[in-house]
Amino acid sequence: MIRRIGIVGARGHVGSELIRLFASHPRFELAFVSSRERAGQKLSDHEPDYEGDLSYVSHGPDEAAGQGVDALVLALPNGKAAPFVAAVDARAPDTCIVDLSADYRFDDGWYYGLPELTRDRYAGQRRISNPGCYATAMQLVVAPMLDALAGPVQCFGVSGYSGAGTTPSDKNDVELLRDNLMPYALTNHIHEREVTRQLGHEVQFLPHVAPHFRGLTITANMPLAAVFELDQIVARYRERYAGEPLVRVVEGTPWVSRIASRHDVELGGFTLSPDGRRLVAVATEDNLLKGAATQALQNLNIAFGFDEMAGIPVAERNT
Ligand SMILES: NC(=O)C1=CN([C@@H]2O[C@H](COP(=O)(O)OP(=O)(O)OC[C@H]3O[C@@H](n4cnc5c(N)ncnc54)[C@H](OP(=O)(O)O)[C@@H]3O)[C@@H](O)[C@H]2O)C=CC1
Ligand SMILES: CC(=O)N[C@@H](CCC(=O)OP(=O)(O)O)C(=O)O
Repeated sequence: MIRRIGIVGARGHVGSELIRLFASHPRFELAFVSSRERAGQKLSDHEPDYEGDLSYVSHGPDEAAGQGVDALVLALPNGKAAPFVAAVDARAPDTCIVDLSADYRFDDGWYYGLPELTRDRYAGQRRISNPGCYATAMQLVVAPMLDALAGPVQCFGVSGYSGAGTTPSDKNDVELLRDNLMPYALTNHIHEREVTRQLGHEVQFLPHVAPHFRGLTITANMPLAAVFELDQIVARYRERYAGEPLVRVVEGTPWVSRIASRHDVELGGFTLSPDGRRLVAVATEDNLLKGAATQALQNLNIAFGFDEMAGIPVAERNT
């Protein structure tokens, strides 16, 4: 059975990646794509991978909730989801909602969908909160060591500027970013709170934005409660993510230039201090894919009982 999807926020960086994924998905089809700025324009003029007849519409909450879709994907800036959720709750409560923003990541009434770590907790919920991009990489790199940590973890993060969305700001101003590395939100970033809450362990996050467009790097510093050897560390990561097509454990150091446009996360760069009591590990991820759209698709596949990897391009999978 084909399931129908509506996207609100379809003009954005994440919306665009979602459209590309849905355009070739075997079991989902796009029912509407909403953007105020592009209303009336043909979708195929902006997204060449899409071959259908849809044009962008501009749906407010009630219109979006009234289209009879099976799932509504919200790819709006933070703080904008609530009216859409309220309209679905009122008009079509069985519609599945996947929210890409941070708005419901701290709400226990919503399923937090980072499948490699939380799919066991999926029990048919129809309200799904998609993790933040940095938060995904931080959790995946720290999780295998959780039971061995001796104190707070520090994560140094560098993102491409697509992470800052399309609304103009210093963090996506290519002139300000030229030859630059821009630190921001150096304490209390929302992803610091998200990761600390999800892992149940303090993570301190130091975000930066850089001149490249897509892809992020997390370099995690982990104090250890016992002495470790490097081969034990690599074995831990390999065992934790065995059979996970979207997490690749490598022995070299991940480079962000190699992860752009790929659907997986790379974990590597494992380095121990000389006394074996401090581990540094590196994660790279495409913030728009595993950090957003690909993960949303994993969550929707799970919610509708499809293969979790359905529609996630095989050529770019790791086996
Ligand atoms: N960029 C990234 O790397 C990641 C982003 N996210 C999250 O995903 C969401 C989307 O991000 P991104 O695609 O980068 O954002 P963009 O700024 O690129 O796009 C935002 C979209 O929302 C629409 N929009 C803006 N304001 C409103 C409004 N008040 N009502 C309805 N539509 C509105 C815009 O279109 P129009 O103005 O035409 O309506 C546009 O389509 C955000 O919550 C972000 O935090 C999550 C992980 C990674
Ligand atoms: C470079 C940059 O600005 N990145 C964004 C993270 C993008 C993302 O995943 O954010 P949400 O939690 O809003 O979904 C930030 O630091 O807020």
